[in-house]
Amino acid sequence: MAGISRCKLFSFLTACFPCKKNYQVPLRKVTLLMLGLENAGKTDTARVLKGEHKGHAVQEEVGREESSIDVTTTIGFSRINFIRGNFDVTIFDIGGGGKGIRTLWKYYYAESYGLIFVIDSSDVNRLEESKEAINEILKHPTMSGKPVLVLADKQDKEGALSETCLVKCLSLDTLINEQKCLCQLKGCSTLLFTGKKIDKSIKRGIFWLLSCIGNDFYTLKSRVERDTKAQQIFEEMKKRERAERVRQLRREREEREKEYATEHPEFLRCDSDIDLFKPTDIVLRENERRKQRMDKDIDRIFLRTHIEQKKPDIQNQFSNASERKFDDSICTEPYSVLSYIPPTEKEIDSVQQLSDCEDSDFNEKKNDTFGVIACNQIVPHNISNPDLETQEMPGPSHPIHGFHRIQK
Ligand SMILES: Nc1nc2c(ncn2[C@@H]2O[C@H](COP(=O)(O)OP(=O)(O)OP(=O)(O)O)[C@@H](O)[C@H]2O)c(=O)[nH]1
Ligand SMILES: [Mg+2]
Repeated sequence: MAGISRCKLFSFLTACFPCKKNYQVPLRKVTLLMLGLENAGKTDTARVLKGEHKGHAVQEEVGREESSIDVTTTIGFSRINFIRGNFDVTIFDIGGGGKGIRTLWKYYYAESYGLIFVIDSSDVNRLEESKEAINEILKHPTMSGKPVLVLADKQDKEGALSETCLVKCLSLDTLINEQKCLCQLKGCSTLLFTGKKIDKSIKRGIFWLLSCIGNDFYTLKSRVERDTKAQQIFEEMKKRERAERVRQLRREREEREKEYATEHPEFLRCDSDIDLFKPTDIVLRENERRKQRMDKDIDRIFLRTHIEQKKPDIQNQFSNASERKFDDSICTEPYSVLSYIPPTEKEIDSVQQLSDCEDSDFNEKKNDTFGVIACNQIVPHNISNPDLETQEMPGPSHPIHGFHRIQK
């Protein structure tokens, strides 16, 4: 009987006092933003918070102008995690390098529960810039009203401003009254402590920030969730718009390519000829040859464009000598080839014919008022200008002015 009552008593007691583990409050996941100008000391502070302290090496660095061990400027962001009390804390340490990078800060506002703003309290020249930066952050709709901890870092350095002075310089009182947010400024240094100890000001500052968040946790949580969702939807929308734009451009390009391929089937042949497993030197030689062919074609196109613009039918011109006349402006007027259109057989023939004519009939035709066209060169003759008649023909290597080659 006594045994039964003892057993009952035990189950009664275990029901009343379950093991300690069951009593523990679940960890509250919070995200904090660590912002500030470049070189303010954010990454260093984040490391201290995580317990990745630089140890004894730090002692050696104290007193130097700048500690440079193992700290480089943050490109993008770094993320640290640690547990403090019943908070599972994630800190986004985002690089402050330049105004360009600072425009990316706003993408992190929505998911943060609070802000840690780090300033270099010894860099008096950049206080105004820091003030502008913190103003801009706290005025953002997704950030206003959230608790802010300002860490005035590098207090170990000579000439570092005091907490009171910094509150004044940054006009923090005005700002926090405007934005109705809780704010605390703590002077600190990441170099003052070694081992597992961290600067008490940093420790107290974080404790204060987390307790502010804890006091208003559920309101902040629902705000963060709502803002994050809205941001996700917005970003998703922008992503879809971008994808649609890319698809549209691709469709247009494919249509253009199809049109071109139906008009010029010989270009399709080029691609299908490529053997991916050929030795590199052969491929390079082939490419060189292809390029030369292309150059020749472009030269012909140039002639064709010219012929189309100035003499629509060269053969007719040749058959009707009285109409053979080029403008003097041909030589000087710049014109361009807008797209690569391989010449037709007929055009090549006509150009060939024209070159032949140049060779054979040049002397006879010299007295007529038309130009001689050779590859890459146009030479005008004007019978009315006796000076030109006596002028020597420029050599075939003389380049044509105003010719824009458009490479495929
Ligand atoms: N003397 C002194 N130097 C510090 C302190 N905290 C950081 N530094 C040094 O300041 C320099 C910049 O520190 P970072 O932590 O990289 O600065 P940051 O704000 O992360 O800079 P970005 O990543 O460019 O935005 C480093 O050389 C640090 O060692 C400090 O409390 N005292
Ligand atoms: Mg950094």
